[in-house]
Formats: sequence, structure tokens, C-alpha cells
Amino acid sequence: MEQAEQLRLEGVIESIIFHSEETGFTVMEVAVDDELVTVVGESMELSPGEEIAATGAFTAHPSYGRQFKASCFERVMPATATAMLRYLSGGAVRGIGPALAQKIVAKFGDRSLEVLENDPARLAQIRGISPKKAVELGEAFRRILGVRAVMEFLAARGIGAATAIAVWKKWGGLSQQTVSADPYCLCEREIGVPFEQADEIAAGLGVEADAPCRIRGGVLYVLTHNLGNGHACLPADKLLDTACRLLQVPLEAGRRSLLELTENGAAVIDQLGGREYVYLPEQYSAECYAADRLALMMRFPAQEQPVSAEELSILEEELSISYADRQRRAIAAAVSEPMMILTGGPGTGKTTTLNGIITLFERRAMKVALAAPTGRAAKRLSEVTGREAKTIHRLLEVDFGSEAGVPRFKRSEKNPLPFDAVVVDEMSMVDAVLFQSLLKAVRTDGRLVLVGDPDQLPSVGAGNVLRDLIDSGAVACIHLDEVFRQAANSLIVTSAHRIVSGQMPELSRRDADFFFLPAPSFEQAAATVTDLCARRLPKAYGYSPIRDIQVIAPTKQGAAGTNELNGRLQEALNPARPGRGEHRFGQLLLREGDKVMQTRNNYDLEWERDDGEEGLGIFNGDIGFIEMIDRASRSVMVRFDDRRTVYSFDQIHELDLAYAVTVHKSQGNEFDAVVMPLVGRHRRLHYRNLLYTAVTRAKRLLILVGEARTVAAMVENDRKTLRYTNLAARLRAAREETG
Ligand SMILES: Nc1ncnc2c1ncn2[C@@H]1O[C@H](COP(=O)(O)OP(=O)(O)OP(=O)(O)O)[C@@H](O)[C@H]1O
Repeated sequence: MEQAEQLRLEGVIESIIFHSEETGFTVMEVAVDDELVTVVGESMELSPGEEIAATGAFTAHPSYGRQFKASCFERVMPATATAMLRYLSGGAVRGIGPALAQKIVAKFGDRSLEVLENDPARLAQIRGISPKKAVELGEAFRRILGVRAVMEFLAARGIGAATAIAVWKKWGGLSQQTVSADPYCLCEREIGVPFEQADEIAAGLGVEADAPCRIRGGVLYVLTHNLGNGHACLPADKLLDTACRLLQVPLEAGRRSLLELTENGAAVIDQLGGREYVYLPEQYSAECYAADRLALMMRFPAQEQPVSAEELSILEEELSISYADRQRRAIAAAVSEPMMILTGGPGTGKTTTLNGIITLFERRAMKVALAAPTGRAAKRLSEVTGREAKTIHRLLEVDFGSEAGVPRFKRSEKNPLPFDAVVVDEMSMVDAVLFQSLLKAVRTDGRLVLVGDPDQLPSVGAGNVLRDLIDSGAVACIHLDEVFRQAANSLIVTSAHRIVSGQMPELSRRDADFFFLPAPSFEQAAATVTDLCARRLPKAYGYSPIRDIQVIAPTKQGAAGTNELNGRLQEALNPARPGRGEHRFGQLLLREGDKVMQTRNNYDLEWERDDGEEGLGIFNGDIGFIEMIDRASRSVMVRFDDRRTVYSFDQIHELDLAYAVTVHKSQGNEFDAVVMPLVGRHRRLHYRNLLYTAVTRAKRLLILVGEARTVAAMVENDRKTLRYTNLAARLRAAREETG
């Protein structure tokens, strides 16, 4: 493509049409000589009246016409009294409006900005400005200069406005100093600069390869990176070995830096079972808290009358059921134990047992809350129990203004949940930090009933809570393993049980709810999957191709990965059509009618329910449909079941197409029909729990498309997801301590 000519444009900002605080994306009108030019790009906070110089090129936007796309902005501070009056009147400095601007410029003329910056006390000479206000105005002005300086400093090192804003939010006036002293601070989670980039910046700033800040940065990077892989901690020897190899420094230097990190509170070392483990403080606190709190709950449980045989009989009669022995034991334990874990594969009667437990709690006039980690799972829990169920975040009342990625909850030890019992379903998806928040909010004398299937993939976030609780042996666990007759008729259910015990599912049946369609190559598998969704399944079963059928693939990449399949399925199921709005966001083309998924937890996204209720938070894995793409307001409206959310264009990177999703992203969701391509052999991707998790997402129909040898390889590959956590050991120790 021909490179557009790079120009430098100087002018005064007439108006700001749009500005995103988060990304810095700005659309403004700039007066350049006598012409009004629309300028777009990532910029620092700017105000009308300010003079800027923008570097970039003119482009022709399909809807907005000719505009100047700037790759870099510089602020030219106004130099004359007239320009200063205009700048200050435009609201650039908080606390200064047009009237005050007049007075300031009348008094100090073209030295006005200098006074504001260096001698703000003199502003108090103006009537109406108190000495206190003078100081405040000076601070507000210096803040603007500070943000600008940080942006320019970082821009020169290849870092964009959005990251610069995050840096400013964290370190304010000390930003430049902090980054210069230790460029690796840019790798912190809220900032998110990759280690390699920080390393380059550091080299540019003259930081030596063996500088302590570099080694500390590398050690923290390895720890944080592994947190992303689910590890709550790492053994110190493993951490140091990996980090020192990455940094190419001696082990001794790594160890010294690790000790410094623990001294300044950035990491914690703990000795357990003769091995040293290193944690980030948040993970350490989550693990220790959970162990201590659970031990406390078990020490002082509220006394409940044990369940009598008569009470059980009345319950069975009321619910018209005869419970199996383990189900009875589970119901009894839910009443007598402060915490009870109910596990089992599909069709083993978990929901039936849970209904018994809840009904019994209610008969005893206990107040019960129901929750699950995702919106879909909560909805399903609500459907199968006939009672209201919320996401855990909603139950704990996620608060406004949560910091990047870290929610705050209104419910905590000081403001506990007003329930005698809390039931959590899909517990395998709950990570260590969310579990800590849950425990904080549950009364110490409350009952906790945790339901889940530990053979599912573990939580996306760090930790392996459900497994650890079971492995600790310190918690009452009832495992249901009898598949009830009705469920045993389903080949999906029996296949799931075969897979989990390492046996090959039956692939030759043609008369059941589970089919295998051979496809010897990626290309053929992708073509068959598309044809099944677009034509064959809707025709044979009356399914809506978009709403009822879900394609689940082991991976994003590759010819049968979700990226490729999403492109094909979008073309087949929701093609371009006149009147159907669409917009391209980098690699991603979105169209009205598309099925999309939110790909990270966003606690600040507002939604409105059809009944007018409003709330906050759209979570990783939530699936919705695009109702409208509005270019004028640069927004996309997405419906998630009965809620609607508006995304601004610069939030779109949180969405992805969801005709096909990965197994990990499908956790906690169930679909009428699941189609899964399985081709080739890949030891890391093709393993038993992954297949099991995918198979158990299907309610009525499951179709595997691909190679039988891939299915066999997955069934054989019992690679358990190893996660470094010590919750089980801690819980055992805490139980022994508290007796
Ligand atoms: N004690 C029982 N006697 C007879 N049938 C039972 C009993 N318990 C459960 N069932 C039946 O077994 C089937 C599976 O039960 P349920 O839905 O409770 O299992 P589940 O473990 O929750 O399954 P899934 O995880 O697949 O939702 C249902 O049809 C249910 O009615």
C-alpha cells in the first residue's frame, strides 16, 4: 500500500468531539489557519483553546470524510496573552472558568502561565482568589504539565497514550522519575507493558544488564507470567532458574533480588514441606486467608439439629423422589457441616440433591443464597432450582471504581451477607482470589455448599480451589458417581463418564445424541463444521444456527481453530447485506447480528435490563449478540440475554466473535448442540480434561468432527493441569492448629 505523506499540522483546538479517558483516543476540530480540520488519534488530555502540533497524514474515512490521522501530538503552550486567555477560558485548568481567566490574564498578561506554574501564591492578589484556592489552581496546572511531560517522555520510547495515562494514574507527578529509576515498573499489571519492551526501554536509558532493578523486574515478570498460567505461586528454585536464564545473570544475583522484592513487599517467600515458594502478595493473602477462615468456620459452626430419618422422608415425599444413599449423606452433611462439597459428573444427581438441600434449609427457615461464577451458570442454576441465583460478583455486590482488573466488593467481614447458607455451583471455575472474597462475605457461622466437578478444567484465574479443598481431606466431600437411569440413556452422559475414566467413547453410533463425523484434514473438518451449523443441523433438528449451536475448538490458532472458524461461520451465518451495519476493528470485522463474547472481566461496563434495572459488570465468557453498530456515536450495542450494554469503539477489543469458542472460554456454559473439530495430534492441546469439559457442555446433541485417533489421543492423555498452590497443605495445617 502506498504510504500517505507525513505532515505536521499546527493549530488551535476549537472543540473536542470525543475523548476516551481509558485509551486516549480523541476526535477534535482544529483551526489550522482559516480551515477547520478534523484530527483523530491517541492523545493526552487536551482542551479547546490549546495550541497543538500534530504529526500524521490526511485520510479519507468512509463515513466521516477527510480527516487528519495523527500518530503523535505535541502541545504548544500559548505564548501570547490573547492565546493564554483563550486557553484558560476553555476550561483546560480545573477551577478556572472564563471570568477568572479574564482576571488572571488582565493581571499577569503573557506571564500568566509562568505564574500559575511557578508562583501560584501570587494569584491570591486577584480579588476572589483565596490563598488556598491559589495553591489549588497551581497544582491543577502543574498536573496538566505533568501528564503532558509523561506522555512525551513515554511516546519517545514507543509507548502510546493509553499506557501513558495508566502510568500517570498510578504514579502521578512522580511518573517520570519512577519510570526512569526502574523502567520495569511498566510491567506491573495495571500498566501491562511486556517485559521485552521494558527491557529495551531500560537499555535505552542505560540500565545495565546486571542492574538490581532489571533482575527484580525479570523475577516479578516470571512470577506474574506464571500467574497467568494458573499458578498461585512458584517454587523459589524453579522461579530463580527460569528468571536467571531469561536475564542471563548468575543465580546468586537472582536470589539477592528476590530477597529485595520480599523486603519491599512485592513478593512473599514461604517455606512449606521443606520447599520455598514465592507468591505475589495478593495470592499469598488469598491462600492464607482461605485456609484460616475455613478452619475458623469449622471450629465454630452454628449448631444445627442433625437431619433425622423422618425429616428426610418428608422431604422425599414433598419432592416425590427416593434419594440414593450418597444423596442422603450429602443432604445430612450440608446441614451438619459448616462447609460441604458435592461433586460428580453429568447425570449423577447433583442438581437433584441440591434441590433437596435447599428445600430442607428453607423448611428450617434458613435464609439461602444461590450463586455461580458466570452469568450463564447462574442462569442455569436459577432454572434448575426454580429460585433466584446470582453471579458471585453480584451476590457480593461488586463496587464502583474497582481498580484495573481487581474488583472491590461491598460485602465483606464488616458487612457480611445476610444468609444462613450460601450455595455455589460450578465451583471448579472459582479462582483463589474470588474464593477469598466469597469467604470474607460469608458469616463465620454460615453454611457453605459448594457444588462442582473437579474433572472439568480448572479456573481461568490462578489457583485450583475445588481440587485443593477436596485434596486437603479437611472438608466434608460427597462424590456422586451413580449415573441415574434417565441420564444413562444419553450417549453424551455415558461418553463423558467413559472419557473421564480413560475409555474411548463409542464413535460408531448413529441413533443417539452423540455422533462422530470423520474428517481427515483441518480443511475438511472446518468445512464440515460450517456446513453442519449453516445447513445440516438446522434442517434436521430445527436448531437456530446462531443461538442453539455452539462450535467449541481446542485452540484459537490453526486451520480448525476458533479464529479461522469464526471467519467462516460469520460469512456463512451472518453475511454482509445492505442495511446490516458493520465495522472493522483492526483484524476483527464486526457486523450487526454477530454472536460475540466478552473476553475479560469488566466491572465498570454498564448494562440495562429489559425491565429497566441497571447494573455494572460484563464478565469473561459472557455471550451476546450485536444489535446495533452506530458509527455516529462510535458505539456498539450488544445484548446479553435480557441485558443490553453499549461499548464505545475503543472498548471493542474486549469483544471477540463467538460462533466458535475455545474449550476454556466455554466453561460454565451449556448449549443445546455442540460441534467440535478434533484433528491432528498436539500433546499440550489434546488431553482428557479438555475433551471432557467440551463434551459436558452439550445438552442435547454433540458432534465430534475429525479424526478418531485424535479422540483416542485425548482420552489417553491424562495430563493433569499442574498448578502450584498450597491451599490444601495450609488448610490441613490450619485444621491441626485449631484442633
Ligand atoms: N435419587 C434419584 N432417583 C431417581 N432419579 C434420580 C435421582 N437423582 C437424580 N435422578 C435423575 O437423574 C438425572 C440426573 O440428575 P441431575 O440432573 O440431578 O444430575 P446432575 O449431576 O445435576 O447432572 P448435570 O451435571 O448433567 O446437570 C435426572 O433425570 C434426575 O431426575
